[in-house]
Amino acid sequence: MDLKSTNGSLVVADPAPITKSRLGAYSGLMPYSQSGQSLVANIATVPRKKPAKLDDVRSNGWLDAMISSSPPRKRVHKDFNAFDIVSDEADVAYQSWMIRYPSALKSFNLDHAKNRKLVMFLDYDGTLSPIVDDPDRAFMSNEMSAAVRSVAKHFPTAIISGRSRDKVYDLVGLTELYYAGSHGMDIMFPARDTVSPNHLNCIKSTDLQGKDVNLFQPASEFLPMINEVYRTFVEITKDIKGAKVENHKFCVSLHYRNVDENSWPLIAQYVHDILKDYPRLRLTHGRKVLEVRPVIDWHKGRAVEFLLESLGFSNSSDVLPIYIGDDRTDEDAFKVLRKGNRGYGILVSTTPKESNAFFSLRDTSEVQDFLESLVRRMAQQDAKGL
Ligand SMILES: O=P(O)(O)OC[C@H]1O[C@H](O[C@H]2O[C@H](CO)[C@@H](O)[C@H](O)[C@H]2O)[C@H](O)[C@@H](O)[C@@H]1O
Repeated sequence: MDLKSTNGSLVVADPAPITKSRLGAYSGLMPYSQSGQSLVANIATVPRKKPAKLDDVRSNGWLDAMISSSPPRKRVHKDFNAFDIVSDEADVAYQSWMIRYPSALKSFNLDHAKNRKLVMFLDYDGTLSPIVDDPDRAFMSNEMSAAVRSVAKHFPTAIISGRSRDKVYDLVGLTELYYAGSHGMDIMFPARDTVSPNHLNCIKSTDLQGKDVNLFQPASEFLPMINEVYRTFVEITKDIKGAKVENHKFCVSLHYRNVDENSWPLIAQYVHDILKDYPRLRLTHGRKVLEVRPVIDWHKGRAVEFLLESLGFSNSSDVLPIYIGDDRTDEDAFKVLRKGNRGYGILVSTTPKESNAFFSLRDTSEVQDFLESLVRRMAQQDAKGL
């Protein structure tokens, strides 16, 4: 993989092949060495001044990405006729977008599986729980929880989230699922499942119920660095009303959804300046959230491949993976499935967007309908003895 710097923002290009290093870890996953620099930049103790200029984030596109990162809320217009026209135009655009990304509710059927075992991958925020202002209150409805549980009875099912594995487990609370947190950089799976000898950074552990499990944490050496960045972010945002920082163990989230738009450039410039001191970290954009994570060749798509392998499904002719997700970080998983027609990505979106997904669903309630309909169709097949 090559790191290019455009106006100070890091761009990841062409992943290098993963080869085993003498240390036993895979060198393709290793941080990109910068001669003479320690892993932890040790700058947290230096007080940060307000950035003098906010030009970098305007010219490098961060600000535009921040603005467009989540669809705007529907506004109630006083002029109802004007509102109707706008909605009609939006509907037409959405309908023509759906020609390219047909609704999974209408267009996916079990014939797509053709005797292959279906494996379900689910993102959490915006997919199983609606987007809300407070990330600590992003709960799944009881109906959605029941739908996910039923799906997991029929198909191996995993949650792959940007949140820490513990947080997403607390929110979902279903023991029958596999969980991958920190955008796939923290995967827990049962000890009985295969661990490929390729994955040497797998360790044995126990889950909250005391069961033996395997843990795969390819970014474990970044823990101190991530903690340091988390503390720095908390410090710089303490006077910015509405900003919220979350420590997701192997990545940090800085939310600006509830911050006055006039302060967005300031937040972006702070993050931009801080990242200059951490060449081994990079920024990704989520829905009204800036996410900082290690520069390693690992993402939600790699986590999907890893879990398929651990489940014994490396042979793609046996299995049909489906991945449902709503944001940019899910595109890595969609890409992996699209490659070689391995499986199907389903994008959850109320607005048209370019995607590597194959199908679409409008919102979390359609996700629930889709999961319920899969279970119904499976039950019908079972009843017919197919
Ligand atoms: O990979 P995901 O499970 O989709 O997690 C991505 C981020 O989700 C959360 O933030 C988003 O949802 C919040 C609750 O609805 C919303 O307030 C926020 O604006 C969204 O960005 C989570 O808090 C982030 O840390 C995750 O990275």
